[in-house]
Amino acid sequence: MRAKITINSQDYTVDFTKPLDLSIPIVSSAKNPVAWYLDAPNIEPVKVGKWVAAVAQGSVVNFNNVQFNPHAHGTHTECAGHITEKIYSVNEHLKTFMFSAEVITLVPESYADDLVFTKKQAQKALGAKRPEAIVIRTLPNTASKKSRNWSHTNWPYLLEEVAVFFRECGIKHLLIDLPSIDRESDDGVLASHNAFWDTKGKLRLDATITEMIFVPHTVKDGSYLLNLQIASFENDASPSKPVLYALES
Ligand SMILES: N[C@@H](CC(=O)c1ccccc1NC=O)C(=O)O
Repeated sequence: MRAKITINSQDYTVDFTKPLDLSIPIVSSAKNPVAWYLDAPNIEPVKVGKWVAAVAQGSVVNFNNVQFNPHAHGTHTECAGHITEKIYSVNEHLKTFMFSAEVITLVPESYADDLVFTKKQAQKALGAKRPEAIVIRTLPNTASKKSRNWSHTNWPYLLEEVAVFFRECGIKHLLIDLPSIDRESDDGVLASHNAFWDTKGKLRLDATITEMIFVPHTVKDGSYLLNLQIASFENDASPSKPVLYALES
């Protein structure tokens, strides 16, 4: 299926048979990525007495319980409710699902004992583009991102000035291939989350942050159509499935 779409008065064609899936699948093993000091997610058959809900074990159906944490176990999308006292649900606040998006690649820079991304880098990568969503691929971009135990790794993070810059550019949806846009351990400051959602100004309830994506090398930097889908959890965050489509002009 192909569609003709118009973004900011520019006409493009999109081929829906060529999705570029940025989500990391959730698997029930230590091969699943994990952050925030949790154990692996668990997917296992319901057991009641001698009944094990697996066809391979005599049941007529496979019927699994799934235990996971959206923030810790893979690709997830969160709204401001992640850091506000009042509970806001991402399912209540993400109501449209197609966005103009720009994929950029950033190389972290040394900053004291940390690795960070700066406003200068973000400005250079974004140029004059003003998309609704920014998709950040960080280097190195090894497949280990799909199975890594991130706990205690002090991953690279966005300086607050980057989150302010994206907010001021009008970007509503920020996607990144790390467990958080903020420092792993920051005494609860979450400077970039607070800046992007503007918690000290006018709370941006329609803005989302998606973490733990994986952007394959084959997806080149540039402009795309983004389909950002979540599972309908009434929660601050939900597992999500961001999918890009090339824009053919
Ligand atoms: N950086 C925060 C911790 C933090 O962000 C966090 C801690 C536990 C579970 C999830 C967290 N953040 C993101 O989902 C801190 O050091 O207090």
